Amino acid sequence: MRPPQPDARPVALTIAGSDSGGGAGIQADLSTFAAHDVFGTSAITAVTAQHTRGVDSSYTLPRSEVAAQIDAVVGDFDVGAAKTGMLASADLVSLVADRVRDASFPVVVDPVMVATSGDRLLDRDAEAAYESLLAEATVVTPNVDEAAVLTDVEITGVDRAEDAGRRLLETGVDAALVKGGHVPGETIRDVLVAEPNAVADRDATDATTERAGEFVDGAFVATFEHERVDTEATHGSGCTLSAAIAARLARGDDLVDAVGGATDFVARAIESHYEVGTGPGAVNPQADRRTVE
Ligand SMILES: Cc1ncc(COP(=O)(O)O)c(N)n1
Repeated sequence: MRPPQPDARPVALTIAGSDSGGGAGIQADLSTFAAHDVFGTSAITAVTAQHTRGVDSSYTLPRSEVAAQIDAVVGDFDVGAAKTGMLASADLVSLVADRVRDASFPVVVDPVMVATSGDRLLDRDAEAAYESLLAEATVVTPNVDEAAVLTDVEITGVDRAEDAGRRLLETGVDAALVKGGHVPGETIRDVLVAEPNAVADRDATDATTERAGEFVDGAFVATFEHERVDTEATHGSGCTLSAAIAARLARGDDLVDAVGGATDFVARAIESHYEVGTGPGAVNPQADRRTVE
């Protein structure tokens, strides 16, 4: 066997569901990895029959097949970072927790529960299983509804988002990004709360640092703000965000730059959304690409 190439491009792994409609899931993740010039690998957890209006049906793959895909990738590639998306069942959540335990690469967990369309993508009894996965993860990226399920903190503003982030740290995850897209308002605020050792290289007191945050009561807290784009075409935004964080971590960004850069990337993906299908459309992870002549 040829040894891994030392100058090879970074590799990222997505463990997520397939969206036949192409806007979210594995399809959005691989597009996002490619946009970051990161080689994308995948372990598919479920196959959804989906379009821009919703999910018609979903088939969860057997645990052994998901395990085989993860093992095939991790056993061959020098994985620089992984992300998880739709994990469908408690069984798959615990499988993934097992497989990433003591992983040598960072793991981004997007706790996908309900699609933008309102369709459930995770069995209800799987919500509790997330605790075991969070204990192994680098950063978890819930929207406010998912954060409420995972912590019992109802989110009404930035302070509550920070509270929920702090609660999430108690599970053992290194950092939590509580996304503000579902909170009404002109400005979207995504709040990162991290264990100090997860941002050890960062001098938070240096206000000239581009992504400055603050150490408050034993945690690093940073808020990323974007003007809301007036569109319903946000299908795929959460998948794109967590994939962009993983891609940036695989490229060697520190956690705060990876998260901050990924929130900017998603803002551009929403700005240049696709109006496809008869529903609200989808984000465009290729927003930065020049148009092919
Ligand atoms: C396979 C799969 N994974 C994730 C999502 C969530 O994406 P969204 O919340 O944008 O609908 C989805 N709809 N389908």
